[in-house]
Amino acid sequence: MTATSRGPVILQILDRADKEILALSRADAGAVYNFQSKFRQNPNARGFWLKQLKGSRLYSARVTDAYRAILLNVGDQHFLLVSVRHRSDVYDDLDRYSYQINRVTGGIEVIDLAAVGNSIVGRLLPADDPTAVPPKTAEIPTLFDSHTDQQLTDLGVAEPLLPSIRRLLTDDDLLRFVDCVPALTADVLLALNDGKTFDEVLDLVTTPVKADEPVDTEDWAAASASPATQVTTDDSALQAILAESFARWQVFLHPTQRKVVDHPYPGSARVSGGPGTGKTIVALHRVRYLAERLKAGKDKPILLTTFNRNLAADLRSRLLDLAGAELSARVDIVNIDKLANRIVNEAGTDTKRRVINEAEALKRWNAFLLELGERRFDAEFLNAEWAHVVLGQAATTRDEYFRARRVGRGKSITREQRDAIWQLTERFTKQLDSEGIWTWRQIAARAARLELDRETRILEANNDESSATGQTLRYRYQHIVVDEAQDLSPTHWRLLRAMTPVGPDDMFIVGDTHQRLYDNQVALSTVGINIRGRRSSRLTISYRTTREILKAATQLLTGETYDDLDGGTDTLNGYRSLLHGAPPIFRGAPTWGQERGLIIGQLRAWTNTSDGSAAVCVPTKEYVAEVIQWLTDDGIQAVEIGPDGPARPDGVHVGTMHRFKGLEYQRVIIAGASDGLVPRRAIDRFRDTDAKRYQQERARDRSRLFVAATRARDDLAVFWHGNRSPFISASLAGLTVSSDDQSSTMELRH
Ligand SMILES: Nc1ncnc2c1ncn2[C@@H]1O[C@H](COP(=O)(O)OP(=O)(O)OP(=O)(O)O)[C@@H](O)[C@H]1O
Repeated sequence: MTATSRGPVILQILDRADKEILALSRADAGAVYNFQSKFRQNPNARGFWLKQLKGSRLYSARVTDAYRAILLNVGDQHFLLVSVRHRSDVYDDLDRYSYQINRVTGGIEVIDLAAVGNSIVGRLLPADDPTAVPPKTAEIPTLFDSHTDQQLTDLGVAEPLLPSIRRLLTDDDLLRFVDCVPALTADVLLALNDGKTFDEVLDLVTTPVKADEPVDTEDWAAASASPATQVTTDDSALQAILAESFARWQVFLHPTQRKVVDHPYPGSARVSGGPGTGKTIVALHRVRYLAERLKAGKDKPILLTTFNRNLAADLRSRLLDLAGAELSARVDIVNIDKLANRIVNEAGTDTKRRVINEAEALKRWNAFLLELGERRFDAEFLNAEWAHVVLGQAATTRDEYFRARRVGRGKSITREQRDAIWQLTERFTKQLDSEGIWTWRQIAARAARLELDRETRILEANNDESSATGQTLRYRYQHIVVDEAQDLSPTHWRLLRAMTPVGPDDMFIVGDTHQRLYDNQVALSTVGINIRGRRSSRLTISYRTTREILKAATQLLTGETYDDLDGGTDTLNGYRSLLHGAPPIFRGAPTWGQERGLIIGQLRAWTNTSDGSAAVCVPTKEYVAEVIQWLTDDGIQAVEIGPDGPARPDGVHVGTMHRFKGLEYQRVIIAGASDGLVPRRAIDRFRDTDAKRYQQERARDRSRLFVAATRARDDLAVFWHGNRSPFISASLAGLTVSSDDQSSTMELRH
C-alpha cells in the first residue's frame, strides 16, 4: 500500500456502489459503515488486507469475511468506493474492473467487465475468464455497425466497452447491456438505436454533459471534482446511504442537473424539462445552494413557492430532508395563493372577505347575467376576460382595460364590446364587494398592487438618501425559486417580480408547459423577467418513467404546440429515459360497467397493489366515487386523493387527473379515457364559436392525460369505454381498425 498517513483520508462513494450497499443485509451494510469510518482513520490497518492490483489504481479491502470493498485511488489519500462485492466475485486480482476518465465529460467511470460480458451472452461466463466475450461472427450484422469506434467515443462511449458493443445483436442484448455500463454510454447507445443520427445524439446527449475545459485523462484529482463524477459529497451523505435514510436524488445529481444548480446567474434563470426529469429536485438543490451562501441571520431571504398547497407541503418536507432544519429555516415555503393572501392580510384592509373558488365565481357570473338579461356574452367568456385581461393585467380603470393586451384570448372584440365588458365586470365586482366575497385571482391582483406600491416606495427611498423610510423598507426576498411555473398567472408573476430586486440569482423558475393544468399563460418578458439565452436550460432524462411509458405518453401530445413561458415554443425534443419495463396497456370496453372488469382485473393481475404503490386516475369526481365503490365492493381498499393528497398512504389511491400533479406511483391505471370525457364534451361548443378557446381547452385536457400517464414508474394501463379518446392514436391503442370502425353502438355514460 502506498497510502501513508500524510493528510486526512477522503473516502467517497461513486454512483451505483450505493445500490450494491443497499442490497446488502442490515448487518453487512452496518459492516460497510464501520469499514468506512475505520478506513478513514487508517487505511493501512491490518484487518483491511488492503491489496493493490498491480500497476493499477484499484485496491480491494476486506469489509467482512464475506465482502470486499473495491476502491479506486484518485489522489494521495483520496479513495472512491466503487463497489462492495462478495469475496468470490472479486477474484483477488480485480481484473474484471476497468476504470478511466471519460475524455468527453471528464468524469470517472468504473466498469465491471464481467457483468458486461454476462449481459451480452445472457448467462454467466466461466469463472476462470470473467471478461471473456464471445468472438464476433463477421457476417452477422450488429446493432452499431454503421458507427465507427471513433464516432462512438466522440459521443462519450467508454472505450473499454467497444469490443463488447461490437457484439450486440438485438434490442434485448442492448437493454441488458445498458444496465451495467456508465450512464452516458447507455444514453448514447439507446439514442443511436432509437434511430437518432450522430449529430442529433451529439447535440442532445453528449454536448449537455461535455466538460467545459479540455479533459486531461490522467488528472485524477480534477476528474474526481468534476460534476460528471457522481460521488457523495460529505460524510453525512455517506452515513445517510448506509442508514438507508437517503433518497438517491439527495446525493447523486446528473451532470446536467448539477450544472444548472451550481451556477451563478446574472439575473433570472429558467429550467424546463418533461415529467420526471428532476425539475423539482433541481429546485430544491438550488434552494440549498442559495441558502448555503446567505449571510448569517435568522430571517428568511429565500422564497420557495409553487402552485398549490399539497405541492408546497411536499417541498417543505423534501427540503428538510435535503438541507436540514437550520438551512430550511431560512426559506419561506408557501404556495402562491397563500402568499398573496398573506400580503393582503398584512395590509389589513380586506381581512373580513370570504374567498370563493373559480367554479363558484362562474356560477355567480351566470346568475348575474341571467338577472340582467344579458345575452351578448356568456359567463365563461366574461369570467375569463375578467381573470386574464382585467385582473391579469391589473387594469383598474376603463382606460387601462382599453389599453390591455388580449394575446391568447381567442376571438377579437370591438371597442363597443370592450366598453360593455368593462361595465359588466365593474358591476360584477361591486356585487361581490357588497357581499364581502372575492376570488383568488382578485386576491393575487390586490397583493400584486400592494407589492408594486411597496417597491415604488423602496426605489424612491433609495433615490432619496435623506429619507428615513429607506432604512427600514426592504424587498421581501433576496432570491425566489418557483416550481410548477407553468400554472402561475401573469398577476402572480407581477407579485413575485415586485418582491425581489432585479439582480444576480434573483429568480429561479422551474416548470413544464406540457403539464399546464390551469388556465394561465404568460410571457415572462412582459412582467419584467428576463430568461432569454443562456439563462434557460432544459433537462431531458426522465428518472421516473420507463422508455416504454414515456414513448406512449409523449404520443398523447402529438399535434399540439406548447409555449416556453416567454412567447416562443417549447418541445420535448430529446426527452428520454434509461429505464425500461413492460409496454403500457391500452384497452377499451363497450360500456363503463364493463370497464369496471378491466380495472379490477388489472389491479388483481398486478398483485400487491394495496400498499399505496398503485393508483386509478379518472376524469371527474363522479367517476372517483364510483371507482371507490367498485373497489370496496370487490374487497380492495380504496383511498381518495383529496386536495391535500391521498387520505392515507396505503390502499389503492383514486383521484381525478387534476390531483395527480406532484404524485408518483409504481403502477397507474387511467380509466374513462373515452371520447366525450377526454377531452370534455363541454368544450365542443367552442369549436365553431371560438376556435382559439377550443384549442386551449383541448390542450389542457390533453395535458391532464399526459400528466396522469407520466405519474407511472413501472406500469401503465389506459382504459376507456365506448369510443376511445381522440388523444389515443390507433397505433397506441394497438388497433388496426380505423376510428370509423370503432363500435358506434357502444354505450357512453353521460
Ligand atoms: N439525480 C437524480 N437521481 C435519482 N433520482 C432522481 C434524480 N433526479 C430526479 N430523480 C427522481 O426522479 C423523480 C422525478 O423527479 P422530480 O419530481 O423532481 O421531476 P419533475 O421534473 O419535477 O417531474 P414533474 O414535472 O413530473 O413534476 C423523483 O422520484 C426523483 O426522486
